[in-house]
Amino acid sequence: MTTPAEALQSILARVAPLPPRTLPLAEALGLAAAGAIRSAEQVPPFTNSAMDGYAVRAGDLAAASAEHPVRLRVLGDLAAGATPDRAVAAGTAWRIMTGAPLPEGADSVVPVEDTVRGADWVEVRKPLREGIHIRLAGEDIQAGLALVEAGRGLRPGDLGVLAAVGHPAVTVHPRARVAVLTTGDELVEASERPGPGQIRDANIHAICAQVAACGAVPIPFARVRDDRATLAGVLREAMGEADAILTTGGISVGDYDFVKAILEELGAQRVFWKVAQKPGGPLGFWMLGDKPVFGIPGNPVAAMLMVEEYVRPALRRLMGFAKLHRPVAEARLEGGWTGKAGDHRTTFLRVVARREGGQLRARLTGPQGSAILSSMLHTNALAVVPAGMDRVEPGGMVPLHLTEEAEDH
Ligand SMILES: Nc1nc2c(c(=O)[nH]1)N[C@H]1C(S)=C(S)[C@@H](COP(=O)(O)OP(=O)(O)OC[C@H]3O[C@@H](n4cnc5c(N)ncnc54)[C@H](O)[C@@H]3O)O[C@H]1N2
Ligand code: MOO
Repeated sequence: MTTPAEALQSILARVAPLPPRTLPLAEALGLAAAGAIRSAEQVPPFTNSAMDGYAVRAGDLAAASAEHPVRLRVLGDLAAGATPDRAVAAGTAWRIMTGAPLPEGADSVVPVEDTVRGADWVEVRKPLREGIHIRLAGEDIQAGLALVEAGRGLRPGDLGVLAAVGHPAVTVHPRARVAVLTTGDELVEASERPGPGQIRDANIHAICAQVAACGAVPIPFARVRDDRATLAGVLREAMGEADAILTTGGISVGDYDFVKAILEELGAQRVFWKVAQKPGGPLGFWMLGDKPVFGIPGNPVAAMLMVEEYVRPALRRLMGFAKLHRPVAEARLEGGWTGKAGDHRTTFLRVVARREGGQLRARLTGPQGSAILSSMLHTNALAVVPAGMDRVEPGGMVPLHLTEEAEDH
């Protein structure tokens, strides 16, 4: 049977980034840059004042002291946005505001609080270091500097820098549109009171939210009936609208588990069905042309874990991110864990991880059945127990996938 590593590899080998498009900065937050971006310009664009005060020649003030203040003649006022029409000559200064261009001849700025002022003069009572309180043209960003690498998710700071260097638009991979189908005659909307044998549809909310948390756009097709014609019709519609398709339920070996058969009737090519893991064993993956299709088991915990482990990296690749995976770590599993003897499946355990004295420690959220949805309230990591290991001693080390929303740029 396919191992989790093989499953992930065969998914990622088939998924390619969506064609890039150029979007205004205001629409680019969180999207991956399609190529490296270099600065075409320098920042700051001109040498300017870092303080409200007076633009001066430091040499004029070399002998200034409280007993012998140096008085300079003020040539005029420079607000930010103004440009000086005269140079600072010996014995003169410009009054200058933060951000205003430094006049020719000046090499330093005296902060206003270090001066005594008159209508057209200023007195300084101590010398100052040449070059102080000025920001040199290009001292922050040189033209040609590499700003953003390909595949980086754009953050607010990136957008500010791109604006500053004159990139009003940026070429990015678009958000993936992801059809999310939940299937099952037993399902009702969250707002409804379930009748006999019915349950509320948890997956449509959890999975659409996971898709949205990846930066993709979920297109919900909630509670598709366990009926071949209905399922085929909804899948056709989903295929027309989405870049990727997720179904939950109906993927196992039950009498009403039609998803596999219908997908293949519609032309989807099976890559694998069933993975040697618990939960999520019945996971299936198909390609329909260039669109990935995931058949995810219906148990809500299994469904969320499969989205976390397989769908999320695939959606990140579709959206062009260089970084596909969550951070990994190793932790001591307090209390240990006992599985089924001789089980040759990888086990994903929901755990709560915390840092203590520089070391990561984890404990199980509680019972680990795939129907224990309440575990998802508490988990911030998955412990991945390798196939063939059917117990972890108390305090034994386990690999962790840290699932809490972390920095994923
Ligand atoms: N004979 C076998 N039976 C089962 C096997 C197996 O290998 N042999 N595998 C079990 C495992 S593991 C899982 S997981 C499930 C997966 O089955 P399906 O994907 O076909 O899922 P369903 O049967 O449709 O539903 C399973 C379970 O989850 C509930 N469910 C489904 N959708 C939702 C939803 N949107 N929101 C909340 N809960 C949902 C559903 O009512 C069922 O209780 O198969 C096992 N059986
Ligand atoms: O593996 Mo099922 O996916 O246990 O819930």
